[in-house]
Amino acid sequence: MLALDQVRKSYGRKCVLDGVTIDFPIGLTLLTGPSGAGKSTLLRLVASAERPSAGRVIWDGTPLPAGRAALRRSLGYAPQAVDLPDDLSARAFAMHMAALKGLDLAAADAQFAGIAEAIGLGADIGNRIGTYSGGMRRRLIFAQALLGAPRLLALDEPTAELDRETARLLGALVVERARTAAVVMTTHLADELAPHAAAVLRVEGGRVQPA
Ligand SMILES: Nc1ncnc2c1ncn2[C@@H]1O[C@H](COP(=O)(O)OP(=O)(O)OP(=O)(O)O)[C@@H](O)[C@H]1O
Repeated sequence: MLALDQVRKSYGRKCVLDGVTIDFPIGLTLLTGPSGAGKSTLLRLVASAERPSAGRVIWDGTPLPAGRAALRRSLGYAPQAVDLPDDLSARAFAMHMAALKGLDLAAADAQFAGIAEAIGLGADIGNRIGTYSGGMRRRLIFAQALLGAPRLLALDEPTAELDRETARLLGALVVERARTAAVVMTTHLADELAPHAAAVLRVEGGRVQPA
């Protein structure tokens, strides 16, 4: 699956991650650590949304950039912040994402409806995203990441802005997906999900270590 080998990431003179070597096997990997420690940076590297300053990101045995196309075909990514198109309905946006992923649109439409239902968004998918609350936007970003059958899920705080009950609905889907996919996630529900996790890692001081 995915591996990081001696990865360093710097922004200018600031070194955020320093010599990080980790395997992300099938199962749930939770990332914890203080604000600003580099959790989102690590998730962007996992999602190949950024390149390391040094070291290698390896997908199915092939280092990036050669392995990038294959990684992206297998990826579902829910970034922390996205500008969603306010004028589209959630359903139209999801279909746009499905088309970009090369999915069968009829199957993706049915799948999206099912995911939306499971996370309490079912009644709203025909509505314009412009009418959505922060928590609804989070759920939409989460739902599009699950479309298809991604073998790698990078989820950056999908439960932010959600009440506990709704966050648990997302957590249940994450645990289910982690049976067949490598799921790397930050969440304020980490304590609750930890019993279901293959690993809980702490990002701090440029290092990533078991929490
Ligand atoms: N594009 C960028 N340019 C410069 N610095 C950046 C950039 N992205 C992140 N950083 C810096 O890298 C550090 C790690 O940021 P990151 O967002 O990865 O932390 P985090 O652990 O996800 O924080 P939080 O829990 O608050 O979301 C911070 O000091 C941040 O300011």
